[in-house]
Amino acid sequence: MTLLSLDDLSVRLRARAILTGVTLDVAEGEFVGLIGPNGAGKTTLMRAALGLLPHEGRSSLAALPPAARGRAAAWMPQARDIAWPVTVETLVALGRTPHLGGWQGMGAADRAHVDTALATMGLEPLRHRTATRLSGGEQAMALIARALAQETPLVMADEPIAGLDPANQIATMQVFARLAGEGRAVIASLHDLGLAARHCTRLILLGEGGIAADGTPAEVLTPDNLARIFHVSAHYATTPQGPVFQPLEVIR
Ligand SMILES: Nc1ncnc2c1ncn2[C@@H]1O[C@H](COP(=O)(O)OP(=O)(O)OP(=O)(O)O)[C@@H](O)[C@H]1O
Repeated sequence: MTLLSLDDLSVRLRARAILTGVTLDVAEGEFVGLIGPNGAGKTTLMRAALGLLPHEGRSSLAALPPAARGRAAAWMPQARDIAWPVTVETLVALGRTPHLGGWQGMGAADRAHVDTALATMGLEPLRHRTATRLSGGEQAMALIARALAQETPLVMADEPIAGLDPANQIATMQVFARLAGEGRAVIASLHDLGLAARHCTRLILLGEGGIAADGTPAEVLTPDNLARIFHVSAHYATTPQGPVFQPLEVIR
């Protein structure tokens, strides 16, 4: 089943064309890594798809009423802004908001989803800590847990593993891969192409104002694409432990 469909999506910001004619479908079971150089339009694409930015063309998510959108997709923005000094548990519980009607409080099922999200991200020891007093990486993990607690078919995350230590980066990529394996879908913008190659089922490379490549990691991380869009050379090997990718030199 298709969870996100973009048809000829274009975004202009301050009269500048940022993205032109993006058409893609994301289906359940996919863990999509959205990759591309700084300024390529990864954040812009996700925000437009969510209906958070004016755009031309069609996004199936943006077309939904706000409440339905909140039940269809969870969003972890790049800015790790936690506005209030609430506990981690309360922050994660905010992910249940789209499922609560009016002034209705959380029920046992909602609390169970919060517990699961905290456990999935290894946050039980931090459960009663004040979220604004956590480290940057801990705050990122709490915001991922909030997105997980939303229990949506699609999770969209903007650089979710930036600032996490290696173990937390790998664990978070495994959480996303598992969600996809369970029949949901994840779209995450990523700068770590090595982790993207190892964990994503599909990479969408943005460059030159649109989709420069779309396919499996091996199909997308070709020497030609890396030179043309990222201006780097790289080593890519398939090993018994999975693909290993290492950028090597800048190509000018
Ligand atoms: N509000 C805005 N007004 C004008 N231009 C903007 C605005 N927001 C972003 N841009 C421009 O749009 C382009 C794409 O930005 P975007 O944040 O989508 O890139 P990105 O691929 O997510 O980059 P990064 O990897 O650095 O996070 C950039 O050139 C940026 O300067």
